Order: sequence, then structure tokens, then C-alpha cells
Amino acid sequence: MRRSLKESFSYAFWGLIYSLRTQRNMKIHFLAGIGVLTLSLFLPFNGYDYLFVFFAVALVIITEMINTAIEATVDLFTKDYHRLAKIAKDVAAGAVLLAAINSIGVFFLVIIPKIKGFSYLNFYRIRLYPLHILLLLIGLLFLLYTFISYGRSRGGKGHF
Ligand SMILES: Nc1ncnc2c1ncn2[C@@H]1O[C@H](COP(=O)(O)OP(=O)(O)OP(=O)(O)O)[C@@H](O)[C@H]1O
Repeated sequence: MRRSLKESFSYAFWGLIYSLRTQRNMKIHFLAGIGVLTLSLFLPFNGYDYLFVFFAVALVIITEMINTAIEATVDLFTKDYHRLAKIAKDVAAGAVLLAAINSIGVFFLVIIPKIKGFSYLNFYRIRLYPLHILLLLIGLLFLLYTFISYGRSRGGKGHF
């Protein structure tokens, strides 16, 4: 079946909403990610600092989504205890754990040393970088759209 780009994007986005709606850890990681990214806007970060923080947050969320997909696939195959089912789920959970440890490392190596430089003025510095403003706007729109879709999915609308 050939799907339009819009449809593919829509299914992919609802995959994100599904893991956010059903996985407690995903909610924690998502909120922690938003918190850390917001904090970053007020720290004296350079481009590499932003990259490290952004990738650390993205890696946790991506591994959590792959973990959710593997859990669903295993549950589809068997609800009974099976050694291979355990291996698949434990390895997927291990990937999330590694990503979380990586994000703790980035927190201590990148964020903590810059915390003394916390200032609201750092936020205004961002005006000097049009690309940062564009990325920030795209990020904010994405978060807004995610929250609206999340609310609608709880109300029983959408793909679920
Ligand atoms: N069918 C199965 N056969 C063997 N072991 C299983 C099976 N299903 C789950 N397990 C074991 O139970 C653990 C938890 O599995 P479960 O499907 O409940 O994930 P979960 O607790 O929802 O994980 P998460 O917190 O990441 O969402 C797995 O890591 C695995 O060790």
C-alpha cells in the first residue's frame, strides 16, 4: 500500500504520542528533556554544548520508543514466558539504561560546569543567531502540537 508523505508523518507522530501516553518512563524522560532544554536557553552555552544536550535528550527518547516497539512486538508474538522474549525485552531496556547513563554524564560534564553562568540575559543572546531562533520555533511548535495531540488522544480522538 502506497502512502502519502503526510500519512507516513502522521503515523510516525502518533507512534510518538502512543509511547508518551502509555509509557510512564517516557513521560518522565520527555518532561526532563523539556526542563533541561529550557534551562539550556539561560546558560552560557556554545553550539557544541547545545548539540551534546540535544542529542543526549533525543537518544533517551528514541531508545525509549524503540523499547516500546520491541515490547509490543514481543507481546504480539507471545504472552507466555519465553527465554527469547525475556532477552529481547531486557536488551531493549538495557539500551534505554545506557542512553539514560549517557544523559547523566552530559548533565555533569556539560550543564553543571555552566550553571554558575545562569542568566536571563543568555536567552537574549540567542537573538544574534537566526538559525537558533528558527530551531527554537520549530521545537516549540513541535512540543505544542505534541501536547495538543496528547490531549486529543486522551479524549479518545485520533488513531487510538
Ligand atoms: N513473555 C515474557 N517472557 C519472559 N520474560 C518476560 C516476558 N514479558 C516480560 N518479561 C520480563 O519482564 C520484564 C518487564 O517486561 P514488561 O513487558 O512488563 O515491560 P515493562 O515493565 O512494561 O517495561 P517498561 O518499564 O520499559 O515499559 C522484561 O524486561 C522481561 O525480563
